[in-house]
Order: sequence, then C-alpha cells, then structure tokens
Amino acid sequence: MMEAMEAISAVLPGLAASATGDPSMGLPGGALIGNMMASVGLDPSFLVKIGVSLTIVASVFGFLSNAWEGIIQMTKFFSDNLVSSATIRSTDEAYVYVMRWLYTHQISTDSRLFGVTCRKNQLNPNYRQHTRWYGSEPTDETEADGINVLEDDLGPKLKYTAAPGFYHFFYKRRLVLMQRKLKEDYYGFEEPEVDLVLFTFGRSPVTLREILEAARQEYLMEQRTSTLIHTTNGSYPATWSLAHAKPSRSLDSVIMKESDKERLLKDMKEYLAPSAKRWYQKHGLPYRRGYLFYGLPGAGKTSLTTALASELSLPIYCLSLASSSMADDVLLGLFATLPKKCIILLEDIDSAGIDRQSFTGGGFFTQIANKNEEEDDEEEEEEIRKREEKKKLAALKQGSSVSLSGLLNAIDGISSHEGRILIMTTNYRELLDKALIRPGRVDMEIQFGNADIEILEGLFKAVYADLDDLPGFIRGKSKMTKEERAQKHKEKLEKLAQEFSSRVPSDKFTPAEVQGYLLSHKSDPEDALDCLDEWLQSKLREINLVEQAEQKAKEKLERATERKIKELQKKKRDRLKSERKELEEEEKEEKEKKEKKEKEEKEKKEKEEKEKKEKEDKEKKEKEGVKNEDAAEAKSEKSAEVKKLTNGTSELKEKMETGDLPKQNGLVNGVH
Ligand SMILES: Nc1ncnc2c1ncn2[C@@H]1O[C@H](COP(=O)(O)OP(=O)(O)OP(=O)(O)O)[C@@H](O)[C@H]1O
Repeated sequence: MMEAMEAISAVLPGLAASATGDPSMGLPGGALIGNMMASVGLDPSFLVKIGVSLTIVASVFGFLSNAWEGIIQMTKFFSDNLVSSATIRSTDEAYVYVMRWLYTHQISTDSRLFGVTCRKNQLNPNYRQHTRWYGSEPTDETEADGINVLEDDLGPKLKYTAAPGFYHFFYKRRLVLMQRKLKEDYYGFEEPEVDLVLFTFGRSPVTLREILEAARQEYLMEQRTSTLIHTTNGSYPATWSLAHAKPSRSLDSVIMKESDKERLLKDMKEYLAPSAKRWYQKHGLPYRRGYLFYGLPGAGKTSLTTALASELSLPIYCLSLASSSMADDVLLGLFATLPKKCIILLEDIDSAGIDRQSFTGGGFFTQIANKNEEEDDEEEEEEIRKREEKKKLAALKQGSSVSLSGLLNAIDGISSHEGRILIMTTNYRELLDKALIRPGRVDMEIQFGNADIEILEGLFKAVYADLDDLPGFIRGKSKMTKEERAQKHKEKLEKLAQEFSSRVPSDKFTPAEVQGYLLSHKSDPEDALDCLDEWLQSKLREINLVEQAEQKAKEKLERATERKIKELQKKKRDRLKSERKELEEEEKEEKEKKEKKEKEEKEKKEKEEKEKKEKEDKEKKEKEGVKNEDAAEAKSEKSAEVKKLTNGTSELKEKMETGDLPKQNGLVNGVH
C-alpha cells in the first residue's frame, strides 16, 4: 500500500513540491496549502494518502454497484424466463389453504426464520427470529391463518409461523422456493397483509398448481369433519377470515322441540337440493332462504346454527351487527364476497338502525322519539304502549352503525349471492322492523325460550349420555355384557331425567343455565339430583330478586306510560277543541261570505232586470213613436186624398151645376 502511495506521489509531484517549498515545481496554490498545513503541524503527504484512499473506495463501489445491477438483471431474466410463480394474498381464502397445507405437511422445518405468537387471533404478531419451525400436534381448533391452536394446562402454547423471508422445500422431488413478504406499509398495529409467493424452476406451472389444488382439497375436506367458522377481524377493507374449525356438532346435542328441529332441517334440505335452484328460477324467485331465531340469550340459537352447519356440511360466516366495526359499506362488501353455498349468521339484528349517538341524547333515536311525539296524539293507546316498551328495550341495547336500509340492501341487494342460507338471530324480536322479517327475507321463525319439561329431560340425558364418563353410575358393571350395561344405563338415566324434569320448575331457566348446573356435576347424575334443591333455592332467590326489580321497573314504566297517555289525551282533546273552534269560525266566515255574495248577486240581477226593462220600454216607446208617425203620415195622405177627392167632387158638382159636364147619376150619387 505504502509503495502504491509513493508511486502515486511521484506521479502527482505538485503537491509534494509545494510542501517542500519549491514553487517552480508546485501546483497553483499548492505552496499556500502546504504552508498552512505545515503551520498546524500536519504532514502534507497525508492529503495525498487521503486522496488515494478515496479514489480506491470509489472504484470498488462503482464496480460493486455495476455488479449488483448485473445480478438484478440476471435475476429478472431468470424469473421472467426460467421460473414459474404463484402469488397468494393473505386477504384471499387461498392463503389459508396454503398456509394450512404448509403447516400440516411440516414443510420448511429446517427454516431459520419464523414468527411466534401466543395470541389466538394474531392481530399484532411480534416477529422474532428463531432457529426452526414448530412440529404439529393434534388439536381441535384452527386459527385465522389456518394453523391449529395449541393449549396445554398452563394456557395457549406459542405458535410458530413463517416469518417474512425466503424458504425452500421439495414437493415430489422438485425444488420449490417460497417467499413470504409483508406489505410495505405495515406498521405493526394491525394485522399485516402478507404476500406468499411460490416459485418452481422451469416454465411449467404444473407443480405449483398441484400444490394449490392439494391445499384446497385438504382444506375443503376438513369441512366434512369440522365446521369452519369465518368472521371478520376488523381489518380495513373488511375481509372474511377463518376464525375456528370446530369439531362437528350433532343436531342431537341441541335440545329443543323435536318438531321444530325436524321442520327446520327438512326445509333447509329441500332448499339445498340440486333441483331447488331451477324451481326458484322457474318461479322467478331469488334463490335464497332466510330464517329468524329469536328469544332469550343462552337458549340455543348459536348452538343450533352450528349443528345445522355440521349436518349440512356448510361453512358458517358469522357477523354481529352490534359490533363497533360494522357499517353499511362493510356489511355490503362482506356479503358480496360470500362463497356460493354457506350459512351466513347475522347476530343481534335488532341493533340495525339504532345509531350509537342515540344514547348521548341527540342522535337518531331521540329524533325518532321527538318525531313520534309530534304525532303522538294521533296514536291509539295500544300503539303508545308498544312504542314506549320498544323505546325501553332499545335503550338497553347497544346500537350499531348499520342502518336498516343498509341491512336490507345487504340481505337482498344486487351483491347478495344466491344459494346461501341466512340465519338472523335476535333477543328482541319486538324491536325488529316488519320489513326485515317479511316473507322472502325470513321464511321460517323459530322461538327459543326457557326450558320446558321436555327440554329439561333432554338436557339431563344429553349431559350424562356417555357411560364412560360416569364412574360408579352402574354398579357391578364388570359382571354385565356391554349391551346389558348400556341398557341399564339407559333405564336409570331415563328415570333420573324424569325426576329431574319434574323437580325443576318449567319455563323458569334457560337451557344454558340448566346445562351449566348439570356440568358442575358432570360425572355424577345422582349428585346433581341430591344438590338440586339447594341450587334451585339459590337460583329462584336470584330470579325473584331480578323479577321484583323487573316488576318495579315495569310498573314505573307503566305509570310513566299512563301519564304520557293522559297527557296525550288532554293534548288531543285541546287540539280537537281548538280545531272545532277554528272550524266554526271558518264556517261562520264562509256563511257571511256566501250571504254577501248572494246579496250582491241579487242586487246585480235586479239591476240587470231593471236595465233590461228600461231598455225594453224604451224600445217599445221608440217602436210606438214610429208607428204613430206612419199612421199620421197615412192619415195625412188619406186626408189629402179625401181633400183631393172632395175638391174634385166639388169641381165636378160645380161643372155639373154650371152644365159644363153631362149629368152622370151614378157618379154624382156615388160621391155623395
Ligand atoms: N337448546 C340447547 N341445547 C343444548 N345446549 C344448549 C341449548 N341452549 C343453550 N345451550 C348451551 O348453552 C350455551 C349457550 O348457548 P347458545 O350460544 O347457543 O345460546 P344463544 O341463544 O345463541 O345465546 P345468545 O343469544 O346470547 O347468543 C352453549 O354452551 C350451549 O351448548
């Protein structure tokens, strides 16, 4: 290195010469720099060394960057021409297939990079680097990314997933590369969006297709042994993700009226039959079916839905309208991305149309209440009672941002897929708008209430159905055959179940409460009966307290309602009175107007008649005037003629008398 520097110094003597003070040899300004450096005690040849070092570093950097560009170009050429790839987004259901397949096939167990979390729904996984993937264990639940949940006595075990990075594995002896990359704008506070890219060498995509098809088939086969429950995890935009894969639940495990259960199952099977779609199309009906499960909480609405999904091998897509993340556009988007055949479970549908703001006093509900008040005095007593009750119930509920029209739009709007089964649940059927439960949207309703005698018996038998769970229930078992034991178990259980159902008051407890009690004695049905009175007493005390409080609240509400009704009735009476008065005044005014008008018309008529008469008189007079003139004229003419004749006669007479004219008797006589 030193030698190289010396050589370069020789080539660039200017600066060194400047430093030695030989101006003839130096670079312009070199002497000045050299003197300045000497004055602060620095060796001027140091500058030369720095310059040389920088030149070398720049050359190496230039070489490397050219090389890197070359590598990128080569990789691009390689991936464009020699590699097949498949990209799967974590927002797509196919991602779940593939992740699940990779996990169950223990692919990449030699990977050095993986993420770890113990959260059930990993919204914020902290990715850490470890040394290898985790092997699978048998489990009964599956997580959102399709990987099983593991728990031991202490709680959830750590779960290992592929961290961002490159992996490789062999499938049918072919090398497959896998890249898992997080979306760039992931900041760690939301579920990361991930792209999974699979590569194989060669231009044929067959291997990748085989992997994806195998993953899909395994996933869908899973549906036959378990019920896949999808939900949305609050990410934006909202998408469906697998929340659980629950082991199939038999319909027998849901205790309810047998007739209801059979009716429901028959209806659903008919709807799903291959010929049904054509029938709907032929009759111009949308191929959809809706059911309403309503009634008390803990009475089996969700349990029945899960059991039906298992029975019909359909996945469940579950949404609660009471959820804060639910809104019209979210609901619409989620409905639009449902698979063709599924059960969509809409819980708490009574929340739709109740805005959260309503509970702060100035929102939607208050507006509705105010609006109602304006119209109140028009309502019948019964309507007011119903409305007041409804308001009270609504006040107990948490509102949702989903509007009623938003919900209706999602249910039967254009984006709503045909072929699905819609199950809506509510604890407050009386809060529902009629439009929501009209036929076509809800084709069958099932009510869930407290346990009656039939349900009590059924619950008891269901909890103690398995003899293997009941040590000491059948004594002397060892001497019996399996069938004998089963028969004995059945008979004894039947008897105990009847006793249980006769001692527990009917329609007092929800099935969940009864089941909860029985489960606290799950290995000893006789013990359950022994402790029954104590449980009943404490439970009935509790129920009494609740009922008393409820009664008080009800009476208070009734009093308030009565007051309101009286107020409204008075308001109505006052309103009617003032309306009547107004009416009378109007009538009076009307009458006066009418009389005035009549009088005016009469006067007008009289005036017209008078004028007419005057005109007629005038005309008559005029006519008579003309007639008189004519008569006078005729008269004067006649008299002139008479005069003339008289004159003529006189002349003739004179002539005759004078003898100028021969006598003519006739004429003379005639003139006389
Ligand atoms: N009819 C029933 N048969 C069997 N189990 C029942 C029945 N009703 C309730 N249970 C049990 O009670 C628990 C709660 O039931 P579930 O969630 O089905 O009630 P729900 O009516 O959907 O309540 P919510 O309205 O609060 O959602 C579950 O563990 C379920 O097994």
